[in-house]
Amino acid sequence: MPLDADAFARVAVNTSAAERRAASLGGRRSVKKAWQAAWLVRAIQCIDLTTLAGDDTEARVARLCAKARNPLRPDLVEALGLEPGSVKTGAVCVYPAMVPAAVAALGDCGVPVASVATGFPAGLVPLKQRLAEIEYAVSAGASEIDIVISRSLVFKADWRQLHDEITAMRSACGKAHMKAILATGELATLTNVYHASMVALMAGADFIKTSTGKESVNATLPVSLVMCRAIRDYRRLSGFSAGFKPAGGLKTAKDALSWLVLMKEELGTDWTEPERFRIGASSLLADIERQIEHSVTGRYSAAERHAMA
Ligand SMILES: O=C[C@H](O)COP(=O)(O)O
Repeated sequence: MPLDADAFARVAVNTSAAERRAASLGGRRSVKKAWQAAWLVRAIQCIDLTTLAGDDTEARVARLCAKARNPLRPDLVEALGLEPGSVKTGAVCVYPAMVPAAVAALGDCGVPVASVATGFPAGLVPLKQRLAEIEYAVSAGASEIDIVISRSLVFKADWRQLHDEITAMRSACGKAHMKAILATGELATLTNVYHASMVALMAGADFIKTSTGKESVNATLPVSLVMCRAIRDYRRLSGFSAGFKPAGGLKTAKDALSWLVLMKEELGTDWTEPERFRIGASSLLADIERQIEHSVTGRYSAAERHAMA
């Protein structure tokens, strides 16, 4: 939709209220036993299994893709009463140069390839190159593109320019889904997070995502709460249900459960499905698999048995 700054520019977030609400979420639901295993399986289905390292290789990406196709050991899948091969991650997320390797490794298994683009993580390259990077990733087979926004435009409250840039990125994505990374750890205030969320949504983001994983502070519950409220407000305004992706620093099964509770409490059950909820993580799956193994066998396996992701 066109930029409508009047719809958000006067909103100011009450930081201590947001922090209090976020802190209270943990006590709202206690998910135990079989329910916990079911929630953890759902968390796996929402993971964008990620590798975004300078030393990534095609071989590492191929191993990650093998894990994305079969994220849970077959004996655990069977013990949970699930169809063999039915549990997969939400996507695999890589740098643009690794998209061909991921596409080849995933074949037609149904797991989409997500690519970061637009000068990830800082986004400080000319717009023309940022758009060309999106076009390259899409032509190489990525069906989801994680773009980064220009943080400086948020500090200047230059909503027009921010909206124009993200709209151009949306159009370069073509049919690919676009996730807009706000890099909230660099936005200074929750009010900035709310405003940037609204601009990204108005410019056509299918998802808004907290972080690149490279900021010194990545996904937090208060930031996520504010972004969920923006998704709610944007839905009221436009009728469009955008998705949410916390990313960066999510490493434990407990983290996955906390964010699922947030989604259920703030946006409802539809936002606990991979269509509207993803978790960007490079090292969360191992702990979830360990917890599921514990819930099935009553024993914890050694962490090194879950070497990948
Ligand atoms: O988008 C995903 C993030 O880059 C992953 O961050 P992480 O390595 O802290 O899990």
